Amino acid sequence: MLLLNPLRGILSARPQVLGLTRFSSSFVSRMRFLNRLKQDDEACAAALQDGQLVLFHRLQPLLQRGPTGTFRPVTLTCSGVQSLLQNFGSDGPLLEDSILIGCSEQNQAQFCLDVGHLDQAAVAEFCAGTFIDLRKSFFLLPGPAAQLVAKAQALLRWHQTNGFCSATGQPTHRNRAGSQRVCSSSSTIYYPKMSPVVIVLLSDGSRCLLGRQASFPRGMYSALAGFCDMGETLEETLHREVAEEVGLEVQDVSYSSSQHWPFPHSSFMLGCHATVSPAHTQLDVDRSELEDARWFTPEEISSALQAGVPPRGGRPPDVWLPPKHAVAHHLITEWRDRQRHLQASE
Ligand SMILES: NC(=O)C1=CN([C@@H]2O[C@H](COP(=O)(O)OP(=O)(O)OC[C@H]3O[C@@H](n4cnc5c(N)ncnc54)[C@H](OP(=O)(O)O)[C@@H]3O)[C@@H](O)[C@H]2O)C=CC1
Ligand SMILES: [Mg+2]
Repeated sequence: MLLLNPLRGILSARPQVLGLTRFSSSFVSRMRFLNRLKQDDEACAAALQDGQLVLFHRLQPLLQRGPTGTFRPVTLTCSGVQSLLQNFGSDGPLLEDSILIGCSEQNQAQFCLDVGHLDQAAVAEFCAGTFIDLRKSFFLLPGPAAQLVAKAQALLRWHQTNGFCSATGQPTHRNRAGSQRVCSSSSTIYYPKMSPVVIVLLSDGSRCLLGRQASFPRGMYSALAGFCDMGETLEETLHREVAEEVGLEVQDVSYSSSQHWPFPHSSFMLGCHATVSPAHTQLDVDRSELEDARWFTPEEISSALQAGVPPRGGRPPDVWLPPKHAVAHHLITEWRDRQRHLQASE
């Protein structure tokens, strides 16, 4: 049975006073608050009572289109989720299954909860939202919301797949925040994992190198990427991946930026720029890894950036680039801007 006025009182519209010490709204106090919630189950339970919750259904986040047409995650209060669970007669995962994902600027703890045991369409209607696949959601949401939702989904997935200790086979139990799981037999502690990946935009001074895997959407080219092998440094991975994939030797390496990438399973992307000697740019592409790799001029990059991401269903342009949220996009625009600057100062 649905409540007549389902939204009343369940959407978290404004910050609430926490049942905990109130800190000033600074970055340091937020980080200390979050750290305390990870270590102190009672404090975490109290913060949940005053917290904001983002709902998922079988790992799909619940989104809502705002008045300006942009999407945002639906944020519920604790009592709102309680009434939702009661309304649906839920005997599955309860509020205590919520996982801590962050802290708002007003020091309000943020949690996520997967209600995959409830009827998806009915919950969506109750909350005036839509459950949307993470791949779609990630690119519909503005940057910070996309990263928060990706983090939440990664944590939910990790808990759903780490219910047993890989050494003893016994059940593991989570702390209240969901920042770790402990084996009930050996007390071994497990933490959520990311796989480190190095992604590099290679330049020969006037062109940059992009490649595509056969599995990429048609026409999409990206910077070269590869998982770190055990024991490798960032630089060693970068040199090895470039040698393996396109048969080149790299000279200078510089770090640019990083990101958590949720697809397919939580990679930690370390974005770099690197150069090769203009005298040694002949590619020897490993076709088992890449369908194609090519050098692109700044002009070709600028027009590919202008073309944007092709609409679904339409015929894609011959070359298009990863969308704004991807670190590959950031590396490519950084390189293009640097080339423009160099050309202007010549
Ligand atoms: N955010 C961004 O801008 C971008 C992100 N990416 C991401 O970077 C990641 C890595 O790029 P990719 O070129 O595919 O990597 P690699 O070149 O390393 O090739 C992937 C292959 O490496 C093997 N592998 C080794 N370690 C792992 C691991 N920990 N997890 C999964 N596979 C592993 C697998 O081979 P096998 O199956 O044979 O064992 C896999 O098929 C991808 O997940 C991709 O989504 C890529 C480009 C842009
Ligand atoms: Mg690769």
